[in-house]
Parts: sequence; C-alpha cells; structure tokens
Amino acid sequence: MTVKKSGKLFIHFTFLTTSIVPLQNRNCFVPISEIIAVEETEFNKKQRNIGRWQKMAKLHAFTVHYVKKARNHRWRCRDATFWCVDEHLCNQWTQALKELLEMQKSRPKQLLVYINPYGGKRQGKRIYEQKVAPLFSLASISTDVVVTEHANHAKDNLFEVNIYKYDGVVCVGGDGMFSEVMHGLIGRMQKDSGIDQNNPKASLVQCNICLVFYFSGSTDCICYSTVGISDPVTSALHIIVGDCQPLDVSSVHHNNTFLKYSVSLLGYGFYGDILKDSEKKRWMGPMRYDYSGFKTFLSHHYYEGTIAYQPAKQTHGSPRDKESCRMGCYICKQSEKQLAEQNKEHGLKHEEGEEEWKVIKGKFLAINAVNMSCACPRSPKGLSPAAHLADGSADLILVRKCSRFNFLRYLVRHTNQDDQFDFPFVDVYRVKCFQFTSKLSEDNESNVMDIGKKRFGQFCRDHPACCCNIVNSTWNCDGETLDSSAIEVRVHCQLMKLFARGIEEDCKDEAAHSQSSIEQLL
Ligand SMILES: CCCCCCCCCCCCC/C=C/[C@@H](O)[C@H](CO)NC(=O)CCCCCCCCCCCCCCC
Ligand SMILES: Nc1ncnc2c1ncn2[C@@H]1O[C@H](COP(=O)(O)OP(=O)(O)OP(=O)(O)O)[C@@H](O)[C@H]1O
Ligand SMILES: [Ca+2]
Repeated sequence: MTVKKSGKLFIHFTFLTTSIVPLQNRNCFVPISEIIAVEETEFNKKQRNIGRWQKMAKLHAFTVHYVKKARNHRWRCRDATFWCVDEHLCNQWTQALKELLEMQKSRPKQLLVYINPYGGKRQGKRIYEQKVAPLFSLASISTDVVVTEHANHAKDNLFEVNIYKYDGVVCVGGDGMFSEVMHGLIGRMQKDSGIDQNNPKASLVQCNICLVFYFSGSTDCICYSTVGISDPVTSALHIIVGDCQPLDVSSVHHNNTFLKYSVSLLGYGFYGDILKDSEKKRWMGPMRYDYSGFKTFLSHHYYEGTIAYQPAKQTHGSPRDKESCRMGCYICKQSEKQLAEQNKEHGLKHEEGEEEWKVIKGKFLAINAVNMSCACPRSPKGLSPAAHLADGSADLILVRKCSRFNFLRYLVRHTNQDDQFDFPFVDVYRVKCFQFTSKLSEDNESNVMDIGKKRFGQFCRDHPACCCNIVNSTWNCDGETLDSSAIEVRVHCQLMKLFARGIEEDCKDEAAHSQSSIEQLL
C-alpha cells in the first residue's frame, strides 16, 4: 500500500508490501480527498481468505471508507479492509491516514440540519435517518437536527441560532425548502452586517456557510443543476468531502421593497401561470405541474410589458455557447477572480454600472430569467443549457407571442438536444440586472376599471378569442408566486456556497475507471 503525491494526494492500495494485505483481494486508487473515514476494525472470524495467516498469529485490521463514483453522477460509499500481523504497522497506517484526513481543512465538522417532514411524499425524515445520518456519524460530523413544524420555521430559526458555530446548513426537502433556508441564511448575514435588504442597489454580504439540500421535492432543479443528480447519499458524500460550489443569487425588489431571492427560475407568463394554477392542486403531487402545464399551454395567454436590462459584459460566455458549466468551470473561475479584485478595490461599496440599459417592449408568452441551467428530469439540459452557476449573470429568455404550434415546438426543445433559442420568436440575453413592468402597471389604470375587470373576468372582453390578457401574470420565483408584476432584479455574483462541486465531466468514464481500478487491477 502506498500514498502517492502528485499534485493531489492519492492512496493506492496494492501488494507493494506483503505486510499489509487488502481483505478482498482488490486494488483501489482513491484520492485522499475522497476518503470518507478510516477506522480500526475488529478482526472477524467470518472474514474470508485469511485461514493460513490466522493460524500463525493474531491479526490486526483497518477499514478505509471511500467514495465510489457510479453512473449518472451518483456517488456511493464503499470500503476496503486491510489486515496484517504486525499491530504497530497497522496502527502506523491508520494513524497516517487519519492525519491525512485531518489535513482536509474544507471538511465540515458541525452541521445544522433542517428536515421538512412533509416534503416529497413525507419520506425526508426516514431517508435522512436511515441513509444520511449514519454517513455523517462515520465521518465524525456532529449535527443539530431540527424537524420543522410549520412553513418558515427553518427561516425564523436561522435568525435566532448561533449560525457561526456551524460549518454548514443542510436542508432535507425540495426546492421550496432550499429557498426557505437560503432566505434565512442570506437574511441573517445581511442583518448581522447592518445591510438593508430593501435597498435594491445594496451590495450583499456573501454567505460563507455552505448550504446543501437533498432531494424529495417535485422538480429538484437545484440538485440536478449543481450535482447532476438528486440523491441523498450523493449529496451527503459531497458534504463529507467538503465540496464547495459558489452560486449566484438574484434579488427581486418592487418599489424599493425586497420581495425574494432566486437561484433557479424567475418566470413570468407561462411558468408563472403554471405555478399559480398548480398551487390549487397540491394534492396531485408532482403531477400537478403536468396538469397545469397542459392547461396553461392550451390557454396560450400572452402578456404585454417592457423589459429593461443591462448586459453582463464582464462574463466571458454567451447563452448560445455549446459548452455547459461543469466542475472547475473556467468562466465561473474568472468571475471569482474579478469579484475578489472588485472587493479588494471597493470593499462592499456597490459600484453603479455605467453600461447603458437596453429596452424591449412587446407581447410575451414567457419571460424566463435563469441563474443556472434549470436542468431537471423534465428538461435534462434545462431552460438555458449554457447558463453558469457562478458567473454573476442570469440568462434572460424572452418568448414572444407566437402560434400554439410554434410554442409547442419551443417546449419540445426543452426536452431534446435541439437549440431552444433557434426560433425567430425567442431571444436570449446574458444580463446582470433587469427590470420588468407590465403594460397594465404602466397604464396606471383607475380603481373603477380594476373593479370592472375583476367582475367581468380576466380575459379581454373586446377580443375574446385573441388570448391577450388584461390581467397580469404572476412571477414564479423558484417555485413560489410573486404577485408584483413590476420588479427589479439584480444578480449577486457568488452570494451563496453549496456543498457541491458542479457537474462532473465524463462521469461515465470516471465510473468505468473506478470500476476497473477497484475490481480489475488487483
Ligand atoms: C411537449 C412536452 C413539453 C415539456 C416541457 C417541459 C418543460 C419543463 C421545464 C421545467 C423547468 C423547471 C424550472 C425550475 C423551476 C423551479 O425553480 C421550481 C421550483 O421547484 N419549479 C417549478 O416552478 C415547477 C415548474 C414545472 C413546469 C412543468 C411544465 C410542464 C409543461 C407541460 C406542457 C405540456 C404541453 C403539452 C402540449 C400537448
Ligand atoms: N413542517 C412544515 N409544515 C408545512 N410546510 C412546511 C414545513 N416545513 C417546511 N414547509 C414548507 O413547505 C414548502 C415545500 O417544501 P419542499 O420544497 O420540501 O416540498 P415539496 O413540495 O416536496 O417540493 P417542491 O418545492 O419541489 O414542490 C416549503 O416552502 C417550506 O417552507
Ligand atoms: Ca449565473
């Protein structure tokens, strides 16, 4: 067995020494950074292949628990047990490996865990206790667990507890639970730093406490877009090895009042209407989105309004790039450097951008602003396949009024490999901030008219068949509705950190490699 040093530390289990022998006659090649734990092992008579040795002397053993990468970005915990007759040698190896693990400074030691017991078919608590908690205890991570009793319990709690004693916050739930905990964490950081969240131009304080969440929601788009899979064991292992992925967050304001933060989709029109309709059908579970999606598709409403945006000139990519954001993404790294330089020069003082605002007026079926690709099982590449997790920009997608057939063609491209922006009625811009005002808010109509509209229903009475809407749509902000149709949105570069590493490239190759190294080489 050797420990190799080549940029990264690797542990290579082989028969280089006849004194230390792997129990199952296997060969492993594992980076130290992907070892979960090392523990002394009681030698068990049931264990195989040791007959000759056991007769000669008392045997000593230790077990290495490590990450095994499987298909589709899934991680699993595997172990290899080594034994030898020399107790001192065995202890030396155990000690040396433990010391190497101690040197992995980014690994969390204490976590605060929030579990939504009702999220995702009410399985969150059971899954946490059966699959995740044992891994944390194996990795000597201590946890304080809060099972939420009502909505906003976790958020309120984050304003009360001493968050600074934790290395990270874990939420067990879906995108909704993630959003709640994220609001608690960002809100608490701003409060402690005396920053007014209602000021849309305020430079927000970065959250250095990592956040992660497990699956169990309906869309799980944050997990899919940052890890590549929504799987509790995979997420737990990313936490244990201390992975850290910065994440852009958009703030949403209306008239100098803070409304919400968004990390995935901020959608008006199609996705806002789906969400509003689906809220009434929560009992249907994830199917509610398909039902409301079909209904919203048939209604084919479009909305008139004005969008003003500032292009994100500082980022190196474009929404039409063929490359997607992956682990160690160059574009996100460049943004990280720029951010560090900016903070050095100006501190937290916000520098008002000099760039001009571009203004677009029109009739839109959908306005989608995405901070990440929004990949999820329904849409494997997401709404903007080349969006970056941490480049300080969002992709603003405008789908103008078009026929139902063309809109269907656009939706189908969410699900296949074809370019979803290659339509004359779809425009996409990479932006650092934007404002939207619906025609209705611009018109500033009288209350009497509003009462009239409410009474006579929401559709245009002059042209009942034209699908133009005289009421506003709602904004879908990461799966929650925002009623304000006039909003101001600003992307805050790398405001959050996740226990993730971005989607790993060539996961199939890695899976094949780890399989060959473990199962064939020895
Ligand atoms: C012909 C098939 C077209 C299929 C098109 C599928 C597009 C799926 C796009 C999903 C985008 C997810 C963006 C992420 C949003 C999350 O922050 C948020 C919180 O979890 N989730 C939702 O708002 C939940 C949003 C859920 C949206 C589901 C949309 C389903 C649309 C179905 C349209 C059917 C048209 C059929 C016509 C014959
Ligand atoms: N104990 C609780 N009782 C009721 N609601 C809760 C509780 N704990 C959390 N919530 C709220 O439930 C909402 C939905 O949570 P979560 O995202 O986990 O569930 P989901 O419906 O499975 O997922 P999705 O948001 O993807 O549809 C969150 O906005 C959260 O604020
Ligand atoms: Ca981004």
